[in-house]
Amino acid sequence: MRPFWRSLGLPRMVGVSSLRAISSFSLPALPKKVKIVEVGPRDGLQNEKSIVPAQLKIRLIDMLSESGLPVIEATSFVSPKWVPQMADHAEVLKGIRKLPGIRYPVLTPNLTGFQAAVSSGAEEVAIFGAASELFTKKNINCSIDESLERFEKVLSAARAADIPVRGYVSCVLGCPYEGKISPAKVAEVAKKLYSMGCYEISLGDTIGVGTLVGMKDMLSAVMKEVPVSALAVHCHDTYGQALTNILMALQMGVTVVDSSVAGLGGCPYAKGASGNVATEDLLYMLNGLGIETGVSLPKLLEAGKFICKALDRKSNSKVAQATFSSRL
Ligand SMILES: CC(C)(COP(=O)([O-])OP(=O)([O-])OC[C@H]1O[C@@H](n2cnc3c(N)ncnc32)[C@H](O)[C@@H]1OP(=O)([O-])[O-])[C@@H](O)C(=O)NCCC(=O)NCCSC(=O)C[C@@](C)(O)CC(=O)[O-]
Repeated sequence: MRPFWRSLGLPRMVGVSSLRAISSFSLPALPKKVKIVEVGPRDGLQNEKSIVPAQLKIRLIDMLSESGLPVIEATSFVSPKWVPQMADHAEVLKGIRKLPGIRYPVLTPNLTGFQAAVSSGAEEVAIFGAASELFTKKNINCSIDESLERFEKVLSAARAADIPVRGYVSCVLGCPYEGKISPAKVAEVAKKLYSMGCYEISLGDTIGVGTLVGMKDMLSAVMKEVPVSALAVHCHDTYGQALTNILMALQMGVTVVDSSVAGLGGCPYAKGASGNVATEDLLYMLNGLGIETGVSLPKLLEAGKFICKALDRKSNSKVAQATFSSRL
C-alpha cells in the first residue's frame, strides 16, 4: 500500500507540525464574486481562416447564454475588408436570442461601426485602443491620438443614445511590434479612455507574454489612475501564464475577467497570439476558490464541445480535455 504522505504528493514523510503549516496556508483576500465576460464569439472566432456560418455563431451564443454568463461579446462592427470573419455582424446580432439580464456588447472602432451596430440593435458597445503605437496602426490604421479622437465621437454618440461603452487597451504586457510596453503608457491610455466615459477598461495581454510580476507592476500603475472596480483583465494564453496572471489580478482587487470558450481565438493583427484563457478553465479555478460567478460549468462545457466539433478541432481548455477524455 502507498504510504499516506505519497498521496499528498510529498516526497517523504514530514512532521505533524509541517502538515499543520500546509493546511493553514491561505491565499490573500480574494473577491467573493467575479463577472466573466465571454469573448469567444468575437475574439474567439475573428481569426478563423474559413468563414464560420452566421447560424453556427448564433447557436454558439445561444448555448453560452444558457450557461448563465452575464456578458457575451457577440461580434464586431469592423470593416469586412479588415476582418472578413465578422462581416455577418448584423445577421448575428439580430439572430441571437437575447436573454434578460445578459448583455451582448459588440466592438465598434469608429462612428461608422457604432451607427451600424445601433441600427442592428446593439445596446452596448466596446471601443478598442492600445498602449502601442505600432499595434494601433496595424490594427485600426491610425495613431493612438487619432484613435482617441475617433473614440471621442463614438462616446459622444453613445452618451446621446444612452449606450454604455467599454474600453479595451491592448498590448498591456507586450506588443508583437514594439516589444516591452511600459506600465506608465498603459496607465496613460487607460486613464484617457476612462475619463472619456468608458465604464470599464479591459486590459489586454494581446499576445499572452505577461508573467506575474509584469501583471502586478502594470496593474499597480493603472490602479493609480482608474478605480480597480472599473478594471477587467483580458489574458491570452500563448505562454500558459493566463490563469496565474488572472489570480494576481484577483488578489489585487480586479473582479472582471474576460475569457473565451474552449480557449478559442487570437487577434488577426497580432501574429502568433493564441486564444484567450479558456472560460472553462477560468471557471474551474474560480469554483475551486469558492468565488461566485453564476455560470454553470456543464452547460459551458457543452457549448465548448459544440463549437469544437463544428470547427473540427480539439478544445484548448484543459478542463474540457480532462472532462471529455475521462468519460470515454
Ligand atoms: C478601423 C478601420 C475600419 C479603419 O480602416 P480604414 O481603411 O483606415 O478606414 P477608413 O475610415 O479609411 O474607411 C475605409 C473603408 O472602410 C469602411 N469602414 C470604415 N469603418 C467601418 C466599419 N466600422 N465597418 C465597416 N466598414 C467600415 C469605409 O466605409 C470605407 O469603405 P469603402 O469606401 O472603401 O467601401 C479598420 O482598421 C478596421 O476595421 N479594423 C478592425 C481590426 C480588428 O477588428 N481587429 C481585431 C479586434 S482588436 C483585438 O482583437 C484586441 C482585443 C480587443 O481583443 C483585446 C486584446 O486582445 O488585446
